[in-house]
Amino acid sequence: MSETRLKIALTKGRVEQQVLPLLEQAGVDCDLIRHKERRLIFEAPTQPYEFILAKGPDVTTFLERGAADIGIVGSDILVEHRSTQYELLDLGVGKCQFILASTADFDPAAPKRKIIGTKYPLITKRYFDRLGQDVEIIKIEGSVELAPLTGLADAIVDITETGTTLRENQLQIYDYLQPVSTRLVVNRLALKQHQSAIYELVDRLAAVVQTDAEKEIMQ
Ligand SMILES: Nc1ncnc2c1ncn2[C@@H]1O[C@H](COP(=O)(O)OP(=O)(O)OP(=O)(O)O)[C@@H](O)[C@H]1O
Ligand SMILES: O=P(O)(O)OC[C@H]1O[C@H](OP(=O)(O)OP(=O)(O)O)[C@H](O)[C@@H]1O
Repeated sequence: MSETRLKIALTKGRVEQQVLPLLEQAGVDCDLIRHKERRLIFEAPTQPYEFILAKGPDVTTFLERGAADIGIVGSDILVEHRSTQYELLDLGVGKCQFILASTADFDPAAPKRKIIGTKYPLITKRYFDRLGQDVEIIKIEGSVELAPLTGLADAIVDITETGTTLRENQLQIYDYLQPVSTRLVVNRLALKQHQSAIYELVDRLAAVVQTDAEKEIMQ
């Protein structure tokens, strides 16, 4: 019988940087990824894993189409892209918050129809639907903070971690929507086919994931 090789789609960038130490503590050899230069696919030579490095939204596409067995991606992306994949583990990294933010003169209670800039139109729409407000949503691909500063939008829905970007651009938080963290998700068919290999990796990762309480004790 041939050995199971798990295809793992890992979000490149911030998530990759925070997840590599966890994978290493769980015994996964990440040397090739650390020295990858422009390569995007890595076969771990001594281990049954193949890593695919992709943008977060594409990680969900690889999983949905069965081109990857496991995905490592932010919960922001999973919610925004209506992912129906099975979530097995909160990796406790990539932690940030969805917020409503704007300049100091923004009035959230003003009766006019608001214009909201965001990378996350679905999450934004759901938030304002819950408030019973009809808003105009402008999709922005990055540097979302520019929107209220330039008059493109009245406010933004974005994620913040340290608050530095908001502070340095004189923006303030008007509401907190939901927390975000990096999740390990799995294609349902892959879970049926490779159950023991997937759970073996998940158990090893779960053993090195620190809870918030543990992180506080370590500080
Ligand atoms: N400030 C932040 N702090 C912590 N986690 C964040 C922060 N911003 C984003 N994330 C998490 O990291 C994921 C990817 O972020 P990253 O900034 O690497 O990629 P990106 O948003 O595609 O940006 P870029 O296009 O600049 O590469 C997000 O989906 C989210 O889960
Ligand atoms: O609260 P902070 O720690 O300052 O982090 C917040 C920033 O991080 C994210 O942007 P990212 O760095 O992904 O760049 P982007 O604007 O290109 O999306 C987010 O969109 C904020 O701009």
